[in-house]
Amino acid sequence: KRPGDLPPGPTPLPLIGNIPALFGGDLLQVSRNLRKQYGDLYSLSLGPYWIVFVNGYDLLKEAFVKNADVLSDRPDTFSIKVLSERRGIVSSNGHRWKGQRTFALAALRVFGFGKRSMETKILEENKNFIEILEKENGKPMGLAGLINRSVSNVICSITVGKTFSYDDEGFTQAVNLVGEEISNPYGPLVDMLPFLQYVPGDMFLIKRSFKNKAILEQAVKEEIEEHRQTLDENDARDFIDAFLLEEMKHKEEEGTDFEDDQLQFTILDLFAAGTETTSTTITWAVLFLMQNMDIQEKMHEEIENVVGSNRQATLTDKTDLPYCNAVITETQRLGNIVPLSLFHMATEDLVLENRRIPKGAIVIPVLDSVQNDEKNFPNPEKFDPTRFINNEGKYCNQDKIMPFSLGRRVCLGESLARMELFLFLTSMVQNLSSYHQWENSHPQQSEVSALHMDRFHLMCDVFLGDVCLST
Ligand code: HEM
Repeated sequence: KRPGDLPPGPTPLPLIGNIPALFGGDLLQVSRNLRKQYGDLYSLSLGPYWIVFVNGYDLLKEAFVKNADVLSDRPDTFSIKVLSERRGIVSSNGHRWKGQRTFALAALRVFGFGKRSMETKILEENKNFIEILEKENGKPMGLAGLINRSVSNVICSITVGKTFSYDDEGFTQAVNLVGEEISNPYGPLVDMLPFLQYVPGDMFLIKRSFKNKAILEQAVKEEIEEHRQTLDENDARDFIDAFLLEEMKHKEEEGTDFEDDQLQFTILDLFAAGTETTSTTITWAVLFLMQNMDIQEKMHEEIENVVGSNRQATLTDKTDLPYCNAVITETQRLGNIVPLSLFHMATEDLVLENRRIPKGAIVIPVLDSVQNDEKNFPNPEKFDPTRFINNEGKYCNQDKIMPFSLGRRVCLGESLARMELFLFLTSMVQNLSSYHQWENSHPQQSEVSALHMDRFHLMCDVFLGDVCLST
């Protein structure tokens, strides 16, 4: 039974709680439907958890910024506790999380986060990527996989100190396995209903997850060992080296978090979070630009006027390219690749809007409610970059969306992701002046705004597989 002071929601049934509410589609659809009925704050009773959904810009700020002390932990779910062993950055809590996140941010800055040296690496990777596209000129090709590997090379250059050829088998396998895991449609379900892990067979892809985890862990272990053999105490080449040197400083300390297992999970976190998200956003942009040739031409014209065609756009051009910035922000709004962010947990009872969020509840920041807020974005399903251009032609309103979430758990890679989105997309539009529209059938708007990452991957394979690029 739902206690009267909890956020409202459908009446839980004996034994099965609110499981029937999940039959309404994927979790995003379920949340959207519940919001229509219950407003910005509602809850479901699933398995051992109360699940609380927080919607709307102001309430999200109140919950995850003002009450960050209570809402910054990750819950005790299957993926956090069993698959990720509460290690790394994404899945750890408390002292470990704070220490590891602080160390990672500092080390990543040394290796280029937010710096010109990073820009050079991205531009270099971009050049390789465009060269491949040019070689394929005029032929049908699948773009999504190529974008994925190219973006992944950027994070690899900082974490393991090298980039890989796009046909490297091990690299391609790692990128694909991470993609498979992130887009596993059953992940949130098993997290909320942990008894599903005991269902015989592999209907919920749990065995597959363990197999993928073992392959990825082995690959990272080998990288760490290779680094250890060639480590120079006076010259850290990349994130792994920096961590190994930190390990040496802490080796006498009992219970230290600076040890190989932790490093392994952090590398996997950075690899997964740094690859899939940014490349998926770039692929969304390509899709939107294919559907809106006028917008593509406008973006191209702006780049031509400001940058010309003899050099790549750089970050110093950013303020002079308001329309390009607007296209990217609108892509993040409508592409909306992490609509329910990641799960948080209430570490204490907390009162929001006069309702109690109980200690131990899973709390979901519904970023989708901000990205699709009709008050700020009329006709939210329409791709319209001018939402982010003011009367003077300047870029504006970018703070009205929060694709990187908010509060203490805000995306650690935001600065890198923003650099990559700008440099990749301006370079693609500059060099490949026309993405032909997919001619066989125009995607329905409702399909385009299907925000679920998993469905999105399928769509890309279909759409981009049939596209010809021409210079
Ligand atoms: C367009 C690209 C990206 C988007 C939209 C995005 C979005 C997000 C979101 C929504 C979260 C969850 C925040 C929360 O718990 O409320 C997150 C966490 C995280 N992101 Fe990103 N991200 C992107 C790129 C990156 C990149 C390039 C990196 C690489 C370094 C990265 C690393 C992380 C990490 C490590 C976390 C976990 C933070 C923590 O738990 O403290 N992300 N991201």
